[in-house]
Amino acid sequence: MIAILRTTRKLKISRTLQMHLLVRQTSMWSERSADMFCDDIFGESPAGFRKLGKGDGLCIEKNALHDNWDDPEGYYTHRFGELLDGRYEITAAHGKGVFSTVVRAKDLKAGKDDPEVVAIKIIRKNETMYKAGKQEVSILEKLASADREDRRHCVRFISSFMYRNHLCLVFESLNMNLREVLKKFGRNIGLKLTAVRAYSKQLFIALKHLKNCKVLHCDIKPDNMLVNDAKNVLKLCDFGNAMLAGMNEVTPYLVSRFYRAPEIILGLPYDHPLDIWSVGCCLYELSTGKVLFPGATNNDMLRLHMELKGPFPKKMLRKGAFTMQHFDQDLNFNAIEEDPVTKKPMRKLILNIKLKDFGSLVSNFPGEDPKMLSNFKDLLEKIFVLDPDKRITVSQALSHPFITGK
Ligand SMILES: Nc1ncnc2c1ncn2[C@@H]1O[C@H](COP(=O)(O)OP(=O)(O)OP(=O)(O)O)[C@@H](O)[C@H]1O
Repeated sequence: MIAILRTTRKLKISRTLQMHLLVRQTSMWSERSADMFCDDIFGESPAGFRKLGKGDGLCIEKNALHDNWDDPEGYYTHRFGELLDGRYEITAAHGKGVFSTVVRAKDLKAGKDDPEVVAIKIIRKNETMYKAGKQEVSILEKLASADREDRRHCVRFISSFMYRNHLCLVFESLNMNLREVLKKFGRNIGLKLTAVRAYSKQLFIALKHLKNCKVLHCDIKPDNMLVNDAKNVLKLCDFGNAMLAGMNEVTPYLVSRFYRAPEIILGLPYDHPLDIWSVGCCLYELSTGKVLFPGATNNDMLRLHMELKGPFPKKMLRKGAFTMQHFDQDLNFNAIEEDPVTKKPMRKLILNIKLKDFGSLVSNFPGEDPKMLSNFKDLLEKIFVLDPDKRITVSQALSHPFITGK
């Protein structure tokens, strides 16, 4: 265990990959944890089992005398009314992720400019997760110091502290994430385009701020977008996978699979366009209630990308560190499918990928303004460009007619 952690420290690799290695190489984790970190990180359904809703997962501790406050997976087992850091009184559960439990708390020492209600992300007790949490704090501090007026749509970070050996991150408290909004208001049909437009604009403002700060989010998905009570303000959250742009190591597991850009899967150098791709996937999902690329594996994801956009440019394939896992020497696609008899994975050469009509995917929007709809389609077409160098940039997106309404 220690040896593995030492290795990961030297490599300075992303949180996702660290978890992947950790789970593959130790037996300390349950099968379920292993599933979460492998390529099936997202499970069968987008909502998966990774997040619990408000009020779920609470453990009421009857005997306050014992000193083991963690469950077997290292999550802190909090109690309502418990006081953290001598000032934050836990009032409710907000959610639970792979890395943390998030609780709502009342700040008993709030100053006049502080929010009275906060969200506290209690990181699981584990050396790797602690280090990832520290990295998250440093990125959050960078983003917050460049946005003192809180106008850039990134969740407001307040402070951090240690409590019973758990790193705790304090944020403003928001109401719910967009996965929950979709479930509640737009299951299988999506939200109205005016709402999608308002959220898109705020998301692109957040991405612009990230770009100015040279930060890549690397885990954009509806679960990591929070809205306020009125549902009219959106903020990006969970910077646990975020990193500074530059020469980062290539890993095929960065970003939750459905939202993963093709350059990640192919093993090309990546930069800000990877977050734009994820935002595109989210905008489609918000407008239709459906996942655009629900691939079961990375190989399946590439097939779905090509069904929508046609074959990859050969130049791009030649540069990919993982291209040969999915293509043959002549750069023809090898679909990996299950052999119906042996049930083992087998390669199937696909010479002609059947193209889907993008227009028909974004067509069933009764009652929507036709101009807004055609602008929305145009924006998505410009986002879903396979070559990251040719994908729309965040500044171009902010002046796109779908966003400006002109
Ligand atoms: N500031 C907040 N206000 C309200 N709810 C929040 C807040 N921060 C997080 N949450 C809720 O808690 C969930 C988990 O938070 P977060 O994604 O930061 O944790 P994580 O452990 O890193 O999760 P993941 O499994 O996605 O990596 C969010 O999806 C959201 O529902």
